[in-house]
Amino acid sequence: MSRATVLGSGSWGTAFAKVLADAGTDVTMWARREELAASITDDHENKDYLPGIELPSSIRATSDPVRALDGADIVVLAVPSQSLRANLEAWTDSIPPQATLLSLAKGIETGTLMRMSQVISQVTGADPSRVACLSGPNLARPIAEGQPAATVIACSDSQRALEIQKSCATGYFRPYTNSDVIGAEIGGACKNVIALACGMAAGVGYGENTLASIMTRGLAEIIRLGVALGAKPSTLSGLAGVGDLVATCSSPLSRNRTFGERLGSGGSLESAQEAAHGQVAEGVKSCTSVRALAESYDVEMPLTDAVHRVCHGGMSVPDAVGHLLGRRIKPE
Ligand SMILES: NC(=O)c1ccc[n+]([C@@H]2O[C@H](COP(=O)([O-])OP(=O)(O)OC[C@H]3O[C@@H](n4cnc5c(N)ncnc54)[C@H](O)[C@@H]3O)[C@@H](O)[C@H]2O)c1
Ligand SMILES: O=P(O)(O)OC[C@H](O)CO
Repeated sequence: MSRATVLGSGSWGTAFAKVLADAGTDVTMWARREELAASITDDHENKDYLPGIELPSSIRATSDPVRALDGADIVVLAVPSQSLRANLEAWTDSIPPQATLLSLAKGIETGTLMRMSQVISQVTGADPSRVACLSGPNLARPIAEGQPAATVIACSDSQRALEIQKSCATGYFRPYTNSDVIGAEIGGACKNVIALACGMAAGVGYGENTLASIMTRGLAEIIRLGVALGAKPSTLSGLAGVGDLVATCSSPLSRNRTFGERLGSGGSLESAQEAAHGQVAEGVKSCTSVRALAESYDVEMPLTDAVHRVCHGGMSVPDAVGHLLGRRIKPE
């Protein structure tokens, strides 16, 4: 039986810990607050992030990262992207030297413009072959409820990808392996930005034609960036690309889509942030880093640029729509 440590007890860390335990993996979770750790271990519930979901009684949780990491084969990193570096700096010395490091985070680091697997290798010194990413249409609550879904485990080392696949395959969760880490990470980070755009459009009152146009043209710009960085187009037309884009852009459960909707219906960035109650909408920060990454590769990402202008440039949603539709007309 493999042993997994899930670092981060938010919505996805908790839902994925349940998937691992349901697949027969031995799971320890780390939570920032001891009372949350105690409620996971003793009450088998994460009342703050997944209230009403019964967790397997085999899952233990602690607020001590050293205890949590002891003997781990798989270290699952389930904290928000922009906090990963600082958290990892504190954890690195306790990570077992042969463990596989699996990132669940979907973002691009601001400032460095690094993907999460790059941050992980840089901070821990782990060879990139030890670093994997999991990405796909995986909204946390429906998965915790046991609704069927599929995902992608991307790792350049196929043996490690297979080990992770085995550790989390259940009757309701179907992981596929893929060697394209760049594609999986770019798909996961960029779809959050496009989901913000879809939310903004829905908030204004636009319907399915508009949303489908944003998703499709959003995919086009994600593929342009991914290919420039070395991703395979097939990854972006798979679960970690189209699959996640459709789920996130369409679901009222998506934090990114909901955040965009609040902006589209006239809310300010501050009020949308307040309404999120500390839950992270990764696209709000990643729109800046994705846009900068695209610029540095001379890739055009007009939707990402528009989201950035609304979130950080003071542009209104109607003005951003006008700006997008006023662009030069061209072939598809
Ligand atoms: N929620 C989902 O449905 C879902 C699904 C797939 C991927 N993801 C990705 O997984 C990552 C984690 O998301 P989540 O939904 O579990 O987030 P969340 O906001 O629900 O929880 C974040 C967790 O990280 C911890 N944390 C540690 N350091 C932190 C810091 N400095 N700032 C904020 N939180 C800190 C929090 O205590 C909390 O336990 C994100 O990158 C997200 O995009 C989320
Ligand atoms: O709630 P969101 O917008 O962070 O999206 C959650 C997942 O990434 C969907 O796969």
